[in-house]
Amino acid sequence: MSSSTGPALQVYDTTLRDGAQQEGLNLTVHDKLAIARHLDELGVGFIEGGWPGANPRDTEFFDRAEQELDLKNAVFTAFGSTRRAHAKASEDAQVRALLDSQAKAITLVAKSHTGHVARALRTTKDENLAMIEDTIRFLTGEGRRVFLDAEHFFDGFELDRAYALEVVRRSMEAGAEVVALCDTNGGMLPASITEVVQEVIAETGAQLGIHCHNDTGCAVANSLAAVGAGVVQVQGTVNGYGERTGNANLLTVMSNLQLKMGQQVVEPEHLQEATRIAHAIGEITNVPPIGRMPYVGASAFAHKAGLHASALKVDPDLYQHTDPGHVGNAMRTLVSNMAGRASIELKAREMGVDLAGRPELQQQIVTRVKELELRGYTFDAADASFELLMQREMTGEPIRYCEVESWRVIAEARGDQGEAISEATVKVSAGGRRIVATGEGNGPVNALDEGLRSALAEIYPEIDGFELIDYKVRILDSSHGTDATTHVLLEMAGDSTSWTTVGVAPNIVEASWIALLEALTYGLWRKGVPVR
Ligand SMILES: CC(=O)SCCNC(=O)CCNC(=O)[C@H](O)C(C)(C)COP(=O)(O)OP(=O)(O)OC[C@H]1O[C@@H](n2cnc3c(N)ncnc32)[C@H](O)[C@@H]1OP(=O)(O)O
Ligand SMILES: CC(=O)C(=O)O
Repeated sequence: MSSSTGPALQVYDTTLRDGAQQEGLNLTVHDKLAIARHLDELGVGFIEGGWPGANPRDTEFFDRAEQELDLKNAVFTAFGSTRRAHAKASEDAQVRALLDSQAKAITLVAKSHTGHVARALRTTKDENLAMIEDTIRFLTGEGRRVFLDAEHFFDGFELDRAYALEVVRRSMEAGAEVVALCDTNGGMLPASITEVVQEVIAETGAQLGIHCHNDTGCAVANSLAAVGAGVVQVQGTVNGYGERTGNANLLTVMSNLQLKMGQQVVEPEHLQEATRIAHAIGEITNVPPIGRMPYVGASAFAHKAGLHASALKVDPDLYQHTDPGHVGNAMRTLVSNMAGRASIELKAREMGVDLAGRPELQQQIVTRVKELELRGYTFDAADASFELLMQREMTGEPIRYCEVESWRVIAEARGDQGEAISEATVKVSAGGRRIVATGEGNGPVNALDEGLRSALAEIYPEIDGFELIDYKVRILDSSHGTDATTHVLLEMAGDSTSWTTVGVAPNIVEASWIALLEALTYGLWRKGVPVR
């Protein structure tokens, strides 16, 4: 939704600038362009693209964004600092780089804390005010919209209230559209944010924004408090990426504003893209949203407790604070040792199986799940294994694409430095034949996977499309050391989806074999391949 014609409250995204300041996050120009496309689809008003002139990547980003992106909703802003002390704004290389970026809006970072003016800028309070005014006047004179990020505002306000207010006043007089008050060190709590924002508005009448960091775990709450106190712009990042503990998570802020505070900040259909976009951006940054992330996390609407499921069966509102569909997420039921009959009924329904009115079968499945979970199985993390278990209990027969006669793996390394190679022999019957096949791999699971595939490939060529994409091992009773039970989760992909199976056994290779055989079985079964 565009800022000029849009709602009174502007949504300002800084994922590509402050988000990129997160430890371990390293974005190419290509990544930044892809993220910008997603942000535009989310309907934010402003996308802060980076700091042109600070590094070649950000400079190139603005060049390419201008040529390659046709934003439907957002306006790009270029971020940078005010002119250096005792220089001319028009001759300052950083300021010129902001102009050269061609961004229609520019966000200047400026000092509003007298300690920073003296110790970081090593200049006078008057010169800092002049740096702010000159730079804003120069850029607005060049036809750019200017926002001002008042760094360390809240700490500065506490130290020298009059000076912090003067920064706001002089910025507005010079032509800044919005002065965003920054909790740069992230140390504030909501009540103080409300108080300061109200006071600044009362004293200056300025159009304010808010930019919060999450060092007290309150970045979202602080942003909402600022909105409640009257700011007109709210800044944040997707998935809360950012320096140290991150920035306010813009997706949480937007969802709360829209769904809890009655402020329509984007079109409802844009908000419905939030979950998809959180995960798509997580793929690009290689820092996926944590499962427990509000609204968009994989677990945000996942229910494990049997009591919850029994109420959810009647009405999802009984254990959900909002309809997950508003943010493009979905309710999920998790089956585990905390499940009851209702959990099974709901999970089965998710899988397209109607178990309503079959309490005995539901109970039989609950009992089986609990027995296996006691032995170390975890069905909440392995939907495919649960679905196979459910089918087995429903029909009384396991789904079997082959009869396993035996399997064996050896690992061999030659010499001190020799690379260990594993070799598996798999003996099965399928398609009316006895098949003996071998497979080699860099580890026993890889060798077993190769061996099993080569045994089944002729009878079930469909397995060629399956690929083992993740493999996790956990020792269940670590006090037993090498004697402990091993738990394996294995994820396989095919036909644009993936599925997870679980195997548990005292022997790591056996646990892996169980999970592997189930993964191939599940893949064939869900493809509708008949047993041959
Ligand atoms: C609160 C925030 O997160 S703001 C965003 C911070 N982001 C970044 O710093 C990432 C991009 N930064 C960079 O690539 C580099 O720091 C650059 C290119 C901006 C500057 O690099 P350098 O010229 O080597 O300076 P350096 O990083 O050592 O120090 C920053 C300089 O900017 C000055 N400065 C800091 N804030 C401001 C400001 N608001 N206005 C003007 N100058 C400022 C500092 O006083 C210091 O000046 P000095 O060189 O005279 O000591
Ligand atoms: C500007 C900014 O990123 C901050 O003050 O945190």
